[in-house]
Amino acid sequence: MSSLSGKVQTVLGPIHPEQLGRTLTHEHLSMTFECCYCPPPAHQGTLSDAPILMKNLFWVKQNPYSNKENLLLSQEIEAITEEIMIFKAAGGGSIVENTTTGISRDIKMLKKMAEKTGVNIISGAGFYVDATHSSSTRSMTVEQLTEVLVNEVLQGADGTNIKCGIIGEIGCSWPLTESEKKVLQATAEAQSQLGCPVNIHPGRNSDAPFHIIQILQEAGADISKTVMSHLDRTIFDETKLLEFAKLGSYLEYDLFGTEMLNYQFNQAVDMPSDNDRIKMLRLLINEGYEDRIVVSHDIHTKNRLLKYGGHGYSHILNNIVPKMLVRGISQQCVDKILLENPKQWLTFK
Ligand SMILES: CC(=O)NCCS(=O)(=O)O
Repeated sequence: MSSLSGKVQTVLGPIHPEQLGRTLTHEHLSMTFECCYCPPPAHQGTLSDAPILMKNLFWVKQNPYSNKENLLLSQEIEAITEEIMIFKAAGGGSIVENTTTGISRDIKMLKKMAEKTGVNIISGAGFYVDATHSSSTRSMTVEQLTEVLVNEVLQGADGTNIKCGIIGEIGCSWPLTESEKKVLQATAEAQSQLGCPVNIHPGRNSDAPFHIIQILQEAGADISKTVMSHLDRTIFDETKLLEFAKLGSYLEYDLFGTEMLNYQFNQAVDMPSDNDRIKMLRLLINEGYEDRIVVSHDIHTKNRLLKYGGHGYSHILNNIVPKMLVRGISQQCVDKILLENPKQWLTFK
């Protein structure tokens, strides 16, 4: 048990869990995503270097990873700070910022944003997918990786004394690479030492979340304090989803606001709509998993900001919650998803 037991660790220091309020469990407030650039088809090539304008905004929305400027969320600090205030005005209290090493975590900036807005920000420790691992990360042993993770939570990240409050999002590809497997094992070990919350980004295959849970379990992780992210683009079959739910992790639907024809990272996938996501939430609730659901937008490109005609960080509170109520999800259940479940997850054991 660590000194953080019973507390939530924000970038401004530990807080009592009751101070969290409505919480988005998977967002990015400053990051870069050049690692995932997808070249556009040859006849649309010029659009990759174009500034984002009204006349190409629909194209950017459909091809978010093909416009280079769109991948630089870190350029939008002022707009994002304003949009956090809009989230606050809509009733939001806390944001978990899942940017890890490899996609330009800026923990000093997160601290400034928390100070300026009064919204609690919880920063993530660890490493994104293998494609962003440095050669030094790849050469580390599980013990060395564990030490990095523990230090980011207990001492501070990126040469600062600003501390992370979760481990994640831990990036996994499909198939999982050796380096990613070591990071998962280190995550389990660090979690056993710290009693901390964990968030996993699974590879894009419906078997990936199962495989990851098995590795974490074998390495001694507490699955009940682990969030499996991006289920909306990963498990589509209802029977398989319920099979996964039995494993006991938190089930995160975190791409609210993302509606597109082609999912650029996996053409085999039809990206669900927000209504489809709500249907999946209802299924899980009806099957008794309301204590395990968390939701977010995972904003990681510019086009999803209000500034660029996107939905912003307040979409769930302003638009999704009312639709959940219309579709028969009770207010009590909505409160579990936005208040109680994040609180339970984020509190150190
Ligand atoms: C930042 C990040 O990893 N977002 C997830 C994008 S994905 O399309 O759901 O993999």
